[in-house]
Amino acid sequence: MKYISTRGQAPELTFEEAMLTGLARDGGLYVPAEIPTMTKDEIADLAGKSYEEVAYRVMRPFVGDSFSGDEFRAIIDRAYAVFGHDARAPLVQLNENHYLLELFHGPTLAFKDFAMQLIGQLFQVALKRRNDRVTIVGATSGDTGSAAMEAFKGLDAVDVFILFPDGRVSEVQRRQMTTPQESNVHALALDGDFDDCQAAVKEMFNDFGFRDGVKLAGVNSINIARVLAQVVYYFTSAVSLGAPHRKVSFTVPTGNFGDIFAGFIAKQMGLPIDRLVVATNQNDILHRCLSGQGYHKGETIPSISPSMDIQVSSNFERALYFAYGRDGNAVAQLMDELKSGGGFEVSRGAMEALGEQYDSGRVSEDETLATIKSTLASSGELLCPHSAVGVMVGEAQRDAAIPMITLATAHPAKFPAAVEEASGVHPPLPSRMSDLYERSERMTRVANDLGVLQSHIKEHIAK
Ligand SMILES: Cc1ncc(COP(=O)(O)O)c(C=O)c1O
Ligand SMILES: N[C@@H](CCOP(=O)(O)O)C(=O)O
Repeated sequence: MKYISTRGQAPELTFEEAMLTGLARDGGLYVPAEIPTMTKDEIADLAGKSYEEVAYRVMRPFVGDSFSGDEFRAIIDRAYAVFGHDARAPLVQLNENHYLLELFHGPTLAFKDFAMQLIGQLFQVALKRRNDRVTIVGATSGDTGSAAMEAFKGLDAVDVFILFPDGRVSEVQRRQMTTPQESNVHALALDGDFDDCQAAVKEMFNDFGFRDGVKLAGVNSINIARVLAQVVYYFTSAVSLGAPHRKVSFTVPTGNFGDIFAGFIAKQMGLPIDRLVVATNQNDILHRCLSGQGYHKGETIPSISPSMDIQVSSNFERALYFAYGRDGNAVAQLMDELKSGGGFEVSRGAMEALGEQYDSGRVSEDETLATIKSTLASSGELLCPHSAVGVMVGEAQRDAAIPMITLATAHPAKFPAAVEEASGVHPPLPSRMSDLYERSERMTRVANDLGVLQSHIKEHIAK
């Protein structure tokens, strides 16, 4: 299996190379050159299998020769052994035709653990084999950072630097990033918003002197391995509701478009997905774009679902690549317009292609609070604000005949203030984290200045 860049000007890579490379050297994102498909019988045969077995069967064609079958199986088993639920991604019913896919039973209580635990193990095996080490720099609006630190802390072949927007993540999210004491993980509180963090990471990748000097690697969803690991739970949940003999739809709380793009891949592989619905909070650039208003950056407005406070949604580039018929030049031009002018218009043909794949909806702050309250009353399920954004859109857009699965992307205990305001219930942290507020914090406040950031990283890489 080969991986190619969305901008068409970078070398083709294997799975392992693409995983260790992160951003393509032409500034684009790697995608599989061809998306493998599964037959109806192969999908039907996933029924009743463990999460680990489904992960193996779904991901194996993407991994190719990079890892042997036995090696890959062992990596998957180690990755998911740390999850706090036997099903890994249990499905619960909200009402007669609306289901919630709980993706928050991993070690940091967010869906990021599904991919991050896996790629932590994959990096470790690949780097050991190569006798190499890397510097991971990541941007987070709260959840990617803690998941990355948890997956990579203490590994001697990796230094991890996580940029998060100072004051714009929840206290639990911040403490998850600032309390690990392992010396190879570093929390950097940046004076800016998530888009500033993400732009800084991309600039570091595009500065080849720095990139090669520190052996830069990325674990944001610019890394295709992250996205592929997220394809698996679309299969486990759809099959448990009757796929491939029955269609299902998904609603996905969306920010950087990685999670919903994993759903697109699942659909291309043959999973009978009827609709993929993008749910945004008040930072609604994706909803506006998918509604035909072009892709134009606005101010990021802090919300009670802070992990989705994003304007430049990095994986949308992958969606555009497919919508423009895999035309790397067209994508490169749009990305240039985004960089120079803050936005672009999508061609009529590409809008039609996007419209065939994605629907969308937007949820206000008040609606998010009201959905937390009403869902608790009607189903007993306590939602985090991101999942509530998804549930409201999923409920509004579901079709009576086709089950709707909404992705619950984080545990309510990561956002206790908003959840308590909405429901009157204070969601407790799981017992293994109950001392989170007593642990001592370690972080560095940094200016939004590329030179300063690069110097800090170079100085703090383990020699
Ligand atoms: C809790 C939560 N929900 C939803 C999202 C949005 O996911 P994506 O960026 O893959 O669209 C994020 C951040 O990525 C998140 O942390
Ligand atoms: N919401 C994310 C933002 C980064 O997304 P990623 O999927 O590209 O890593 C977060 O919580 O950090």
